[in-house]
Amino acid sequence: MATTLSTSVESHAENPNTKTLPINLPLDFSSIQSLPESHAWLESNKDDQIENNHGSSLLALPIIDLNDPNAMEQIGLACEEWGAFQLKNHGIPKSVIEELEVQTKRFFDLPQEQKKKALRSCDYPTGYGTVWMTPFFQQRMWQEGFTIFGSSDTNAKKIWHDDYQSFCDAMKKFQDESIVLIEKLIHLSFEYLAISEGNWIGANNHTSAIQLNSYPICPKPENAMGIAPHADTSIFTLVHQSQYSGLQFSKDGSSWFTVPLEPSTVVINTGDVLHILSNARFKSALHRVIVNNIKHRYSMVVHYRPIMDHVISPLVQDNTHDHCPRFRALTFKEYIDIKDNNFDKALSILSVKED
Ligand SMILES: O=C(O)CCC(=O)C(=O)O
Ligand SMILES: [Fe+2]
Repeated sequence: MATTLSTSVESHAENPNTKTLPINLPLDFSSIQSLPESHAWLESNKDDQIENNHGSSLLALPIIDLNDPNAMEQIGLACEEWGAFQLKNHGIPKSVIEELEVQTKRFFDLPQEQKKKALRSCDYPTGYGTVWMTPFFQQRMWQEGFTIFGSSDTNAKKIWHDDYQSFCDAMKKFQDESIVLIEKLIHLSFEYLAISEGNWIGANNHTSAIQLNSYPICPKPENAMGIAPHADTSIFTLVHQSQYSGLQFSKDGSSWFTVPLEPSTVVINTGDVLHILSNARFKSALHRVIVNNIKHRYSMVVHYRPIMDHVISPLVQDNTHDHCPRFRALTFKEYIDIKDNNFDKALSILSVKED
């Protein structure tokens, strides 16, 4: 089983600002009136914001209709340009999303004492806790999460004792529907890249994790950070944003596009593994989350990844692009270890240097 979504917490150097708050424990937001120093980011929102002129602007993240006959081409282009897109007619039933929202809110609305019964630890990396990348930053993020690898039963039982089944069912349905969708997207993107699917879709070579995120109303959002800039380790990640926008993507690391809250769409982004499989043709999408002082925001995320001993290496073999593999082959477990220790430098460590 995977450790965390990407990293373990052992390597964290102690941060003087957050000494009193264990690295895996979110702030108890219910008792906070002002932004604590530990959560104050000097430059969180100061970068350029790209206008959200979606629909007409070339700068906007594409909205793709999965029923469009040109969907394959559009998905491929979006993955090359942004590593992300919004998807409509994705096939996940509205009722599944609605129940997912109810159950997610039900969990995060609990008093922190209750949520702590399922606190994540280094040995048991599922459950309630801070976002996986917390150890890499001096400041804490304005976020609390719940991570599910496999089934949520064990953790849900710790919290609710009897009344846990509706939570587990909602998570399972969302996960199952998301996997069906993501496998369609893998099929389409491999077709775009002219990769034979036999190279990837093996019987049991993938796994998925759910990450529920809660971003409470923040007293000083301009100095807070929901989740700091990062790329996911996944092949594809699916995000449902609930109540408020806040997810942002960047092509250059300095200007950020806020993904609008579009009803009936999900956000899809590429991760490091697809970047490697595509021999760097597809981006590994750089993204972050900003917070607000208007509405409590939630997001429900599925990370679709290889299993730990699956060997990943570039699969692109077309003539229009560089034949040379840009990354060395390695198991997903080895990749996770590299990311654990090097965060945003992981891909460059794997790069095969050209002579
Ligand atoms: O909250 C979001 O919209 C995205 C969260 C995210 O990037 C993650 O969980 O990896
Ligand atoms: Fe992410």
